[in-house]
Formats: sequence, structure tokens, C-alpha cells
Amino acid sequence: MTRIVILGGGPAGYEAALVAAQHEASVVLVEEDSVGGYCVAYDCVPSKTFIASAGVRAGFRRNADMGIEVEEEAVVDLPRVNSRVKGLALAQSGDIKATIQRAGVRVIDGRGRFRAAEDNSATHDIEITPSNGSATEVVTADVVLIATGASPRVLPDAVPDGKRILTWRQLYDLQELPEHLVVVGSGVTGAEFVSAYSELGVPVTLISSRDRVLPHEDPDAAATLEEVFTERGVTIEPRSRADKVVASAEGVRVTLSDGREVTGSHALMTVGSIPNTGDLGCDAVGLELRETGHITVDRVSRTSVPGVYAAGDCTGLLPLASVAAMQGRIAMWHALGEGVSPLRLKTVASAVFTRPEVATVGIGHKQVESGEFAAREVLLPLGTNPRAKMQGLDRGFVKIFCRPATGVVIGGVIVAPVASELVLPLAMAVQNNLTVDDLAHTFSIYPSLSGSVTEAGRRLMQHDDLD
Ligand SMILES: Cc1cc2nc3c(=O)[nH]c(=O)nc-3n(C[C@H](O)[C@H](O)[C@H](O)COP(=O)(O)OP(=O)(O)OC[C@H]3O[C@@H](n4cnc5c(N)ncnc54)[C@H](O)[C@@H]3O)c2cc1C
Ligand SMILES: NC(=O)c1ccc[n+]([C@@H]2O[C@H](COP(=O)([O-])OP(=O)(O)OC[C@H]3O[C@@H](n4cnc5c(N)ncnc54)[C@H](O)[C@@H]3O)[C@@H](O)[C@H]2O)c1
Repeated sequence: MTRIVILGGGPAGYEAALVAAQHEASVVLVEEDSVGGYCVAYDCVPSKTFIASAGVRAGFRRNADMGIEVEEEAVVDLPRVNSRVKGLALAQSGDIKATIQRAGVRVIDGRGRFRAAEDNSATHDIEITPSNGSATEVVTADVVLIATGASPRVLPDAVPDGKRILTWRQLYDLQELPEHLVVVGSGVTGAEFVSAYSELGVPVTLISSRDRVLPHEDPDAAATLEEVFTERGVTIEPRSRADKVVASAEGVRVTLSDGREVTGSHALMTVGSIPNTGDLGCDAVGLELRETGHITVDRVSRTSVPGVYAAGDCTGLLPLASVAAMQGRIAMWHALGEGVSPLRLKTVASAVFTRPEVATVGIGHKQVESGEFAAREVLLPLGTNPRAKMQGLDRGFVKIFCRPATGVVIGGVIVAPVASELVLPLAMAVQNNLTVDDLAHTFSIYPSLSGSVTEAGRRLMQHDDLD
């Protein structure tokens, strides 16, 4: 029986554990905080739960346009919002732990690291320091999966104090909404919190080191979001790098690299993450880390050391829960001798949970513009969609990229309130080499937002048969 030790119980670790247990390996999962990982405890799950509450308040604000007056302002009870966020995360962690234990995985609450190996040893020894203070345990493994995730990057002159200067993981301890939130960093995390807090009625200033919010996303999508943010009263400071953040009893003072200062009641630092690989004893097994601290892996999650795999945010490949989970499963299939398809990042779908949401899949604007991929494209504004009109939605679009000759769908972008749900037909098209004709001939519901996906397909159909 193959002995497997998994370090870290996030999506990469727990999905790997389920696969390995299903294949009758002996599996030990070591998790020092909570099963489900940072994903469930502090990052993905809490942020999306918080955003769901913000969305309820936003719904109230839109009622007047729909002819429904709500007499009183919707009141945000932040402690209740936060307690729902934490309760849901705790319950989900419990569910996952129970599921993997039922599958036969041994879960150890503790911190794991490599122990120096004897030369030419085919196995690896993992030293585990239990969280409850009991004696260190050493477990020998034929295969080790490193799935230790990443943690918020801290700027040396802007160290979070958990009160005024906050990482996204500390937001759920606030008792009251900030009077004025300064968000530093305009990546996906920053954009999602700018959206949620502005929906909750909090004045927000966004310090963006780039020309625009969401520098890695589709430019039309980013422009739509900037318009929405500005309309909601968000102040955006483009091309502004925060050098320093100082907290006082009154609030925070953010010093930008050009000397300007921005003040607020709280600062939320969303300036990226660093991998949790520094204290794993990687050198004990000869595993070299990249300069960023990430672990290099191939498309079946192998590291440079035989018997050691890595998956998820610690590899820095594409920091998404869905990708982490797939990397973890692939690692176990490969290690246990199953037939396995290497990871295909070009088919990954992702969403930014702002309001409206931005969902993307496959090849995007940057790769088409640079000439890396030849494509025809269409952008269909949501304002033309009957269901959108009924729901009072005037923002958003469906964009599709297809191969010029064959019409095979290679990418898409949707900006809409439920873009994260609407993107699935495009993801299926990209994954399965479907064409715009396939989309065009698919029945969509009338009226529905997804009607814009099939309509965009029709707009890209070629009317000659010479291709
Ligand atoms: C604010 C925010 C929102 C996000 N929203 C989304 C989203 O909507 N959708 C999406 O797909 N992705 C989202 N992500 C990304 C997603 O959270 C990560 O990609 C995902 O958590 C990566 O999973 P992982 O398994 O690599 O590790 P993690 O979830 O980071 O878990 C790693 C675990 O390893 C444990 N660990 C670390 N070192 C050790 C050790 N030595 N021994 C034992 N245990 C250890 C940690 O305690 C932790 O529990 C979001 C990220 C952030 C920051
Ligand atoms: N909905 C989702 O799926 C979701 C949500 C959040 C995060 N994520 C994942 O996490 C990854 C990381 O996202 P992120 O937003 O946390 O980090 P990021 O690294 O993508 O963005 C951080 C931003 O902060 C800026 N920055 C850095 N230092 C700065 C400074 N001193 N002043 C001002 N700006 C500064 C950077 O230029 C960058 O644009 C994403 O790529 C995504 O894969 C996913």
C-alpha cells in the first residue's frame, strides 16, 4: 500500500486526499490550522459569503428603479454579518474534515516539515509537531504532496495591526463598518472588497499601482468596473504605489511613493500573497525554491525531487481553488499510476465576484492582441438582452473569441450580475472544442441572460462556406 503524506488541508490537499483514499493508499493529511485550508477559513469562502450579504443590501438600493419603494434605509448589522461568515466557514471546514475521515484519511492537527533524508533513500520522513503540544511524530512516506498555500504579503512599512491596518483575513473581526476604507492594491482581492464595501455604503478609496483596476483582466471588463465604482462614489488613485501606512487613534495615513498622502479610518492591504514554503525543510530533500518562494512543478504536479509533488498556491501556477484542487487530484492519480491528463491552464474559468461579476475562460484579449492567438471576436452588450431590460440591468456584456476559420470557441468574457454562473456554456465550449455554430444552434430560454451567449455565437457565424 502506497504511503502518502499531504502537508496542508486546503483544496489542493483535501481533494488529493480523497483521490488517494479512493485508490486505497494509506493517507495522512497534516493541517496546522483548519481542514479546508485558508481557502475555507479566511480567503475564498468568507469573502464570497460577505459579498452575498453586501449583495442583499445592494438589492434594496435598486428597488426604487423597479418601482418598489423601501421606506427605511437597510441597516447593516456587521457583527451578525461576520458571525454568519465565520459560522459558515467553520461548518464547511467540519464537513470537509468529516468527509475525508470517512474516506479513511488520517488527519493530524499539526505542522509538518521534511526531516533530513539519508542519501539515496526512496522514502521521505515528515516530522509533525502536533498543535496540542504533544510529542513530535515522524511519519515515513513513499509520496509527499506539499499543499501549504500562501499568506498575505506584508509591506515593511505597512504592517497590519488587525485594528486599523488590516489584511483581508482580519476584516471579519471588525465590530463596525469603517467610516472610510482605503484599499491598497487593485488586483482581484482588492476589487472584490472595494465592490462589497461600497455596496455596503462605506466610502472607499482605492490605491491602484497600475493604470486601471484588475490589470490582468479583460480591458472592457475592467473599464466597466471602474465606471461602476466611480458611480458608487469610490475614489480611484491610479498609478499610485503605497509606500507606508501609519495608524493612529483617529485613523490611517497612507503615504504614496510620489509623496501624496491619503487618509481614511482603516486600510485594507491587498498587495498579493507569498507562498508558505519557507519553513518546510525543503533543503533537507534537495528541493530548491524559486526566488519568489514558489515550488516549480510540471503539468502532473511533480517537483524536481522524486516522490515529492506540490499543488495549489505554493506553486504559484494560477492561484485559484479550482486549479489547486485539480493539481492535487492530478498529483495523486500520477503518483498512484492512474492514467492522467496533464493540467491545461488555457481552459480554466475564473470569476471576479464584484457587482457586476466578471467571468473569463480560455484565451483573452491580451493573447489575441499580441498575436499569440489569431481570433475573431464579438462583444454583445447586455443592454440588448430582453431579460436584462426587465431586470433593469444596463451594464455588462458577453464577449467571445473564436478561431478565424473554424469558429472553434477559444475564449470568452462575461460581465453580468451572475457571470460566474453564465460562463459555464463558454467553459464547456472551450474545453470541448465546440464552435460558435454549436452555440448558435443551442436553444436558450426566452427571456434569459444566457440568451446573450447563444446570440453572441450567432453574431460570429460565418455566412460563407469557403473557410
Ligand atoms: C480573498 C481571496 C478570495 C479568493 N476567492 C477565490 C474564489 O472565489 N475562487 C477561487 O477559485 N479562488 C479564490 N481564491 C484563491 C483560493 O483561495 C486559493 O487559490 C486556494 O485557497 C489555494 O488552495 P491551497 O490548497 O493551495 O491552499 P490553502 O487554501 O491556502 O491552504 C493551505 C493550508 O496549508 C496549511 N499549512 C501550511 N503550512 C503547513 C505545514 N507546514 N503543515 C501543515 N499544514 C500547513 C495551512 O494551515 C492552510 O490551511 C481567493 C483568494 C483570496 C486571497
Ligand atoms: N474570485 C477569485 O477567484 C479570487 C479572488 C481573490 C483572489 N484570487 C486569486 O488570488 C490571486 C491574487 O490576487 P490578489 O488580488 O490578492 O493579488 P495580486 O498580486 O493579483 O494583486 C495585488 C495588486 O497589488 C498591487 N500592489 C502591490 N504593491 C502595492 C503597493 N505598495 N501599492 C499599491 N498597489 C500595490 C500590485 O500591483 C497588484 O496589482 C488572483 O490572481 C486570483 O487568482 C481569486
